[in-house]
Amino acid sequence: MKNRLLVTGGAGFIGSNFISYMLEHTDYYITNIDSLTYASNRHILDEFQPNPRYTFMKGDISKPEDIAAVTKDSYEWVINFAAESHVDRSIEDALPFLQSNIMGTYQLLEAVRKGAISNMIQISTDEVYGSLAWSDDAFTEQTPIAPNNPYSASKASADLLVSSYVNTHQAPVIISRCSNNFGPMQNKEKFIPTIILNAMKDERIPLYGAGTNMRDWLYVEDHCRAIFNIMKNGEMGEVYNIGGNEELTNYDVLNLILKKLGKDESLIKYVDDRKGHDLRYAMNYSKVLHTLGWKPSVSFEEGIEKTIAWYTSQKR
Ligand SMILES: NC(=O)c1ccc[n+]([C@@H]2O[C@H](COP(=O)([O-])OP(=O)(O)OC[C@H]3O[C@@H](n4cnc5c(N)ncnc54)[C@H](O)[C@@H]3O)[C@@H](O)[C@H]2O)c1
Ligand SMILES: Cc1cn([C@H]2C[C@H](O)[C@@H](COP(=O)(O)OP(=O)(O)O[C@H]3O[C@H](C)C(=O)[C@H](O)[C@H]3O)O2)c(=O)[nH]c1=O
Repeated sequence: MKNRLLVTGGAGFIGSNFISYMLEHTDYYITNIDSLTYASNRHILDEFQPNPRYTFMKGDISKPEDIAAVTKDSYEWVINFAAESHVDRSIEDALPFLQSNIMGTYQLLEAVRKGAISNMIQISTDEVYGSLAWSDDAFTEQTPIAPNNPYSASKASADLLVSSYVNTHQAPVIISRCSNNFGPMQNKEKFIPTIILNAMKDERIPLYGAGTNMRDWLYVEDHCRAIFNIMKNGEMGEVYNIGGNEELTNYDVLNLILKKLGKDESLIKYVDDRKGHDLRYAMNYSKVLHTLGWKPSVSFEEGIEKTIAWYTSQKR
């Protein structure tokens, strides 16, 4: 049981980067449970498979029978990445978000409560805090939860369920809330892959509204390192904000990537705004800085260069 790690959603963007990180930097035995939705990277599973410390199970975390099957083994940790993650899809159809993000978290909490899993990290998001005005201070762990779209409402619901299990059952669970990630293996529906992949083909890139919405970007490997720091030194029942200290407007992100690719602004296509589009996210991560000694190590520009190199290598 000790040294056994259950990763949910490990075929997705952040989960697959986390498995790579943990196989390289630790000696954990890792089981990956993933239902292999459209968002999964099947080729990465073939890359992990030869590693004797890695096991894959196709399964849906919201199904009790799949959780029962995977918890025939016991685990020191579960890190719950599995989720429907794309805001635009949640606006079209919220139901899969409620099923995977809320019911899936519930099933894992039950497995923790029953003792099959000793510790859990719930991978949450800065979106649960809602949106900031230009003059607001960055979100802290004390900022009230105020989600604005069905995706963030489902993640906030899961967080509240976690807090209720911590309070009621003293469940050993930590919540980490991170800002926008970018890097290798992100699904092409998200903004940064859309920019890179469209620009590489000289196709127009949709920019929602005026392009002035702002996000705080973090290179995915830094997020993985933050989660490992939380596993090592985090306190049960606590919430930890993780951020990149790289607040940029969507226009600035697009413009920087176009420049890196040697393309011009004629590729930008202003389109209708996202419904209920959150204006700005920014994370105050002083708690992880001061209690765990974590801070971002990859600048936005450096991370974008690595990300472009990865997408370019995939196209060959
Ligand atoms: N991408 C970001 O910028 C970001 C930022 C902060 C937090 N998060 C959170 O991090 C986690 C991972 O995000 P991502 O961007 O890697 O997502 P993703 O959409 O790339 O991957 C999600 C993975 O989960 C799997 N999955 C979905 N529902 C499942 C279910 N019911 N059972 C088993 N597997 C299921 C999918 O097949 C996929 O492989 C999510 O919980 C998300 O809310 C993401
Ligand atoms: C896809 C797309 C997006 N955008 C805008 C919309 C946002 O203001 C910004 C980033 O959009 P994206 O969908 O990549 O990410 P967010 O909606 O901020 O959400 C992401 O970051 C949080 C933290 C999570 O928790 C989500 O899981 C993750 O998907 O670019 C465009 O202008 N054009 C486009 O084609």
